[in-house]
Amino acid sequence: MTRTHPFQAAIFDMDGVLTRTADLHMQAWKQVFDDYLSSESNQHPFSRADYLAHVDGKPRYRGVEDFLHSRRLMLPYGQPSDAADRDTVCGLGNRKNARFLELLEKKGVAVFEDAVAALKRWRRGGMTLAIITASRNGQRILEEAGLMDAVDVVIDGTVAAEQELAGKPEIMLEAARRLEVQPADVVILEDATAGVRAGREGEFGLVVGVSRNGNEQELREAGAHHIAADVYAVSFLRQIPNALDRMEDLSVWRGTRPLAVFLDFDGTLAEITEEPGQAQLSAEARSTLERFSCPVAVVSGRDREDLESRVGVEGIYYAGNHGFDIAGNGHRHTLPEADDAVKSVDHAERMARGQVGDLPGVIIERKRYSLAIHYRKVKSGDVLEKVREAVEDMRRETGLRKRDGKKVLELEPDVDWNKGRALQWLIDVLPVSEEEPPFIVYMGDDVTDEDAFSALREAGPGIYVGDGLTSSLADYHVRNPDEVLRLLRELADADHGF
Ligand SMILES: O=P(O)(O)OC[C@H]1O[C@H](O[C@H]2O[C@H](CO)[C@@H](O)[C@H](O)[C@H]2O)[C@H](O)[C@@H](O)[C@@H]1O
Repeated sequence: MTRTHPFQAAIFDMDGVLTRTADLHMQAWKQVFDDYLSSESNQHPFSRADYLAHVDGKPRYRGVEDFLHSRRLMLPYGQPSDAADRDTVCGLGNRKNARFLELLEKKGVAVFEDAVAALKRWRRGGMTLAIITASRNGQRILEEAGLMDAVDVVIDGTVAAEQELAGKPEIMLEAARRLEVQPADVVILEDATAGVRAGREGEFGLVVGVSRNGNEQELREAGAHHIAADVYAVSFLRQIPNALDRMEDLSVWRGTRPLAVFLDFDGTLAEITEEPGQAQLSAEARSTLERFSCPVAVVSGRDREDLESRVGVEGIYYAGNHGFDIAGNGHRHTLPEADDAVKSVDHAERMARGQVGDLPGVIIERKRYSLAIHYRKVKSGDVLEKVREAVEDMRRETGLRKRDGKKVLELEPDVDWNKGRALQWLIDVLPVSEEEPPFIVYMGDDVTDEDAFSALREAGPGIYVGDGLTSSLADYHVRNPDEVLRLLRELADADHGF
């Protein structure tokens, strides 16, 4: 499978994708709107949800109009030359800009390193690049961030106004025209729902929703083809085939090598649920696992005992805590360094309960060797920000390592061990001879499974559970746990054991 990127050009939205200016915009809007709303009756303060729904990614005056409209408020439009203290749409927009420039002056421009790294990698790979923004301060911000020369085309709100472009997708289409590429050959990177919608409207080849604030659901609903929390990973995107269409590749072991099936649990064997305690293995999946006569291992971030009780199949291997705790068929493995770190996990747990335990939507899951802070049910961006800050505090104070998972932040011992190392340990204890190395099929959906895909090398195929357009190191994909089950059934049918 070639790993070259299938697109010729990339267009980066600026605020929130490349530069960390979205927070400054949010603060400036909040100051201005809260001040204005305080003179109106029955109005609650401007929130992050208001910002994301009505203002983010839009030209300044349109943002004012759309937000006022959402609150059933009307102001005369006025003129772009209106003084910042005038209560007109333009006056409010100009007031916001003045606040924004003050904040910019005070705090400076920070960039997202993952996006800058992607930009550089794509450029080295021969792609052409543009940065676009509805902000009239775009050029100034990019100059301050040292990014003006990193791309071929920049279109900001000032250029857009000069060219009479009415916002996105017109700005995106103009960027593609200047890059001399067709929209179908372009990747769009956007963090705002309005930008994602515009990318789809412009019929761009791949519209990536960059979810830095846990808003992946909204971005998906707005039509994003792909969701990414890490822009650098997008530069590795490639299309991998569905394993169910390639059963002949997955049957090469028959007659020559013993089979072994390794699986992740959440999101692979079991559907993702709102709360960790709700995840279950279906009776069909359980009975299919029981049909295998070859070795089977479930490798999960969960506590091993929790995993064993949810899977409930005897005679297989269980690796819990991302591989820190393995047991099965008379074998047992834990790491002394992980045992030494239990006190640090205790400390992190106390900090987590004290700092974020009572915040709405946060679920803390204590495991023997790690601590998971779940935010799937968190609705507010501010709460999410507090969770991220608290986890960063815990990491610094305890020396534990931080991991990102699906709507979860985890802290675990900072030792050279992961699902990949666990997979290697399991391969070594499998009852097979060295002359007959097992053919391992590994299925997983999360970032932690990438260590296992990477460790597999020649041992067998990695199967990613999710979209086929992915930056996963796996060789094939299946779309969801239902397709995992279909694949397991086919493998169980073919399994003749050792
Ligand atoms: O390695 P895995 O088996 O995939 O375990 C990874 C984490 O899975 C669990 O959390 C995830 O699944 C929950 C239930 O579907 C979901 O609510 C949560 O948002 C997901 O992150 C588990 O609770 C964690 O301990 C595992 O590390």
